[in-house]
Amino acid sequence: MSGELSPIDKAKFVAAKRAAEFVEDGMRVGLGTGSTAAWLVRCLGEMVREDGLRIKGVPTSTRTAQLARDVGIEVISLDEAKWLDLTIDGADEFDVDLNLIKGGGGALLQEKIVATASDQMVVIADVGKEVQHLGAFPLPIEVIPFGWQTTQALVEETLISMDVLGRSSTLRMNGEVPFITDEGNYILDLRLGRIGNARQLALVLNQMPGVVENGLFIDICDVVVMGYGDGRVEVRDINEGTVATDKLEFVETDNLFSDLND
Ligand SMILES: O=C(CO)[C@H](O)[C@H](O)COP(=O)(O)O
Repeated sequence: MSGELSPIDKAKFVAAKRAAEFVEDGMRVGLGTGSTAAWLVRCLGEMVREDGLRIKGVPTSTRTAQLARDVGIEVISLDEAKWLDLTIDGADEFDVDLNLIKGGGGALLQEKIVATASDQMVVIADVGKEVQHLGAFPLPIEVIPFGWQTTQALVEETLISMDVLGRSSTLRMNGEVPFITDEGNYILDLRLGRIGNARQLALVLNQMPGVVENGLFIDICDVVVMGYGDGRVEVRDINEGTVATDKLEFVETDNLFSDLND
């Protein structure tokens, strides 16, 4: 199976594998959404099955919940957990301050709630997600369906008044119909190119009627584990900078890849 994986998938895998070392027996763990987070869930599932790791997982989407159950992780709701020891999730971009753009998979709302309810957020990413300035990746904004075009116009007009560059947005589609989030909302993808003041933008967006949440994660992430296609990983801590560099073997096991073998 490993021969079919691209360097980017290997990078995602080693980041996830290294981040799984943050998980300790008995923890309540937020489980992110996306292809990198899926590797993490598979790695944790293997640790549960093979090593007897006991954790309770709080998924950030219905698809992560399904995968977690499939690989043997006990799934509970955030309200049952109340507070989490750790959340591990992917990201679309991260900058030098470990601020993020998330929501490429459309799960930003639950992801932000879960990460904010955690003692620590660890982001797992391939090296291509590192940026000097956030904004090349279109910023996802979750909006309620009622009056979404009015909300879109308000977002764009407000950004014009703030002299923000770029600022055109499109409704995310799922084929011929709008993409619907787990909370029943729509997503606007806002093309900005480069975000000057991400903190201010995040606050302004969330004040608009109709906007539920935006994909800027400011001061939420504590650690980024960045993977390379050759198996190298770098662990960056928000306070201490790079704290570890390792090289992981890409280990192929039937268990780990069982859900990819179809
Ligand atoms: O924010 C997310 C989902 O809402 C994902 O973490 C983000 O899109 C990265 O996904 P991937 O690991 O597949 O590149």
